Amino acid sequence: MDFIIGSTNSAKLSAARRVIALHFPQAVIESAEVGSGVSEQPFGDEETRLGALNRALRASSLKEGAIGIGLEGGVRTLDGQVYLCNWGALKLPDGTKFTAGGAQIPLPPAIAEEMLNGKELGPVVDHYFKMNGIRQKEGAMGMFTAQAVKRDALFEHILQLLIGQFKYRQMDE
Ligand SMILES: O=P(O)(O)OP(=O)(O)OP(=O)(O)OC[C@H]1O[C@@H](n2cnc3c(O)ncnc32)[C@H](O)[C@@H]1O
Ligand SMILES: [Mg+2]
Repeated sequence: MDFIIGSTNSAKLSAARRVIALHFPQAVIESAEVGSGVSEQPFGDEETRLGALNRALRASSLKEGAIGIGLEGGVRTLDGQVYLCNWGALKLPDGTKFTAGGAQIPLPPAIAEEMLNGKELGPVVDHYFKMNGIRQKEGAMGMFTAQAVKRDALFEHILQLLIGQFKYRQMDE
């Protein structure tokens, strides 16, 4: 089994590698920078999910027979608040697609305002905490949960949901 993850972000890659290796110890796992085909800062579940799907499709098309994985982070509004949202997609060589959403928390008002003004979350969070490259490490989720749930753990859960759906389908075959 050959997996290609459509990103070079270390939080995404470490999560994907751990979960795939757990379920498929023989799997070959590669990664590639592929475009998401959506805005740099996706807004809303639909756009964020589409970014994940586009990445999975593009990753799987890089090699004959490869399974593509796409992970995408975004924000969405709900009841007047701006929430972190994350989506994942898995595309099989036969064209089957699986999708899964991650856990969501509201962002503090100061961050929410920046997002509503069209800013990108990565730099906004780095500036807020006076740090660099938070998106590659604990992410906004880690920072705003006192490190209780870091960005890789969030993506690990999404990967479990994707691989779990894939395995459930295999049980049927
Ligand atoms: O290299 P890629 O795979 O593109 O990884 P990324 O960190 O840019 O992540 P996304 O493109 O999936 O996220 C879209 C935008 O949202 C930001 N973002 C999403 N989740 C975040 C988080 O938990 N912490 C910081 N920034 C986040 C990120 O910086 C991007 O500007
Ligand atoms: Mg990005």
